[in-house]
Amino acid sequence: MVVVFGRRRLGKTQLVQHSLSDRDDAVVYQATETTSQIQLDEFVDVASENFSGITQIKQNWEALLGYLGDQDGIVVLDEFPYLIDADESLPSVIQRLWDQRLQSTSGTLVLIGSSISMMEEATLLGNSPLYGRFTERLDLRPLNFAAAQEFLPDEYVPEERIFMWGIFGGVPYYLDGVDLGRDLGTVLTEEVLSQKGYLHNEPEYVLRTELTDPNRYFAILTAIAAGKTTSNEIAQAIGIDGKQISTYTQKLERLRLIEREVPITEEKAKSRRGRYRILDPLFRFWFRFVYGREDRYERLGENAYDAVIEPELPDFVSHEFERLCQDALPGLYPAETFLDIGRWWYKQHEVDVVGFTIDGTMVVGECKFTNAPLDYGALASLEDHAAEIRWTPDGDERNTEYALFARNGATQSVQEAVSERDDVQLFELGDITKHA
Ligand SMILES: Nc1ncnc2c1ncn2[C@@H]1O[C@H](COP(=O)(O)OP(=O)(O)OP(=O)(O)O)[C@@H](O)[C@H]1O
Repeated sequence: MVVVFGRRRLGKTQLVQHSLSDRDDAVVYQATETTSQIQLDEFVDVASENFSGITQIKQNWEALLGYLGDQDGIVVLDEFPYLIDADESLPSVIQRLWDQRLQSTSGTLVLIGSSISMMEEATLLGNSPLYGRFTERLDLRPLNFAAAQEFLPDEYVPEERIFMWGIFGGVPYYLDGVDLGRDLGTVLTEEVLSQKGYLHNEPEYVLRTELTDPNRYFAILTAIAAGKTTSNEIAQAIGIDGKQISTYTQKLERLRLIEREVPITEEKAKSRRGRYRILDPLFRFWFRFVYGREDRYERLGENAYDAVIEPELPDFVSHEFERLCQDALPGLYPAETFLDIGRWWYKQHEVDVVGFTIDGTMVVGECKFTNAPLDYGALASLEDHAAEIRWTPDGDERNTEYALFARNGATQSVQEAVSERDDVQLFELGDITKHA
């Protein structure tokens, strides 16, 4: 028994279908939102392609799944939450069937679902009927940067790759469905800003499938996208009590829509300096630029991208750029073994990239995704901030290395520092995309 879950659009169905494409002992049923009787009819219809005897079996889940298990078949119930919606006893029925009959056959049952909350309730939580029965649980996440690259046209240069990643992230449905062979302004205007666009309502659609009363969650996500990242800032921005906010943020964390980040030197559970960020770049984009602004784009028409989006885009993308630089660190410093990589902040100090290595080296990095070259001030302030980081390696002196990540190179004085000092390195976009 296998459970596959994860947010909508991550490619759960594709993954399972692909892995079973050459099997003639599989039944892949994609449930629809309808009555239990129609679902059973549809299931029998699909199953009869490989198991003709099934039409003779009594039409209830226990009998049908039991029969297929006895034939050692592979049964995939996709959109499992729709089946529970129509018949809430189904998880208990499957539990009984599994315990009494199926677990001793070679039959395989795969349950797939996008509603994280329902999948947890039905299968994963301690009090759910199917708890502890799974041999495998696949918690699908978005693709990483390297895998997402395969969706992009070969002629894309590193800068275009980072822009696309910074906006569309690693969700296959977004990367596959959008025609990326055009300039970024056209892609965003036609696919996201336009009311007819493929992704115009996407985050709203995904959120509404998970949340019954989404308004407050929308307000929280809008606040985070606008740069209100601490609990207090969010509570103030949306006008609710600071103590109430954690109920909502915890739910959003469980749904993998946001993440609470803490300075690399602190423990997540104990830190009081946590900041929230929206995990999916497209959701961040949507809550920053689209939600609640539709009228404005309607008025601006084709000029919307140039007037509103483009000037802010480097700043917007710099957020994901910093994370790519963090991910690239082990590849860029191949001689080091990193214990931890993250960001660090304290009062007015902030360092975009910090890596602690096993032999006492602290790599600190500054990321510049603006058009202007990285200047000496950036290196000097990186040195100032880094001096404030409290980290003492076990028994060793700490050694600091400075990494500069720049979209458009560096000024003369920085280049001189890079060639004269052996503790400063300058990385360009191609270096970063190669190792991220
Ligand atoms: N590995 C992949 N390579 C290329 N395209 C993919 C891949 N996985 C998914 N896709 C694309 O993403 C779309 C959505 O995938 P799929 O329906 O499998 O997602 P899902 O997680 O089951 O989502 P939902 O719960 O919304 O049905 C597919 O139609 C396809 O266009």
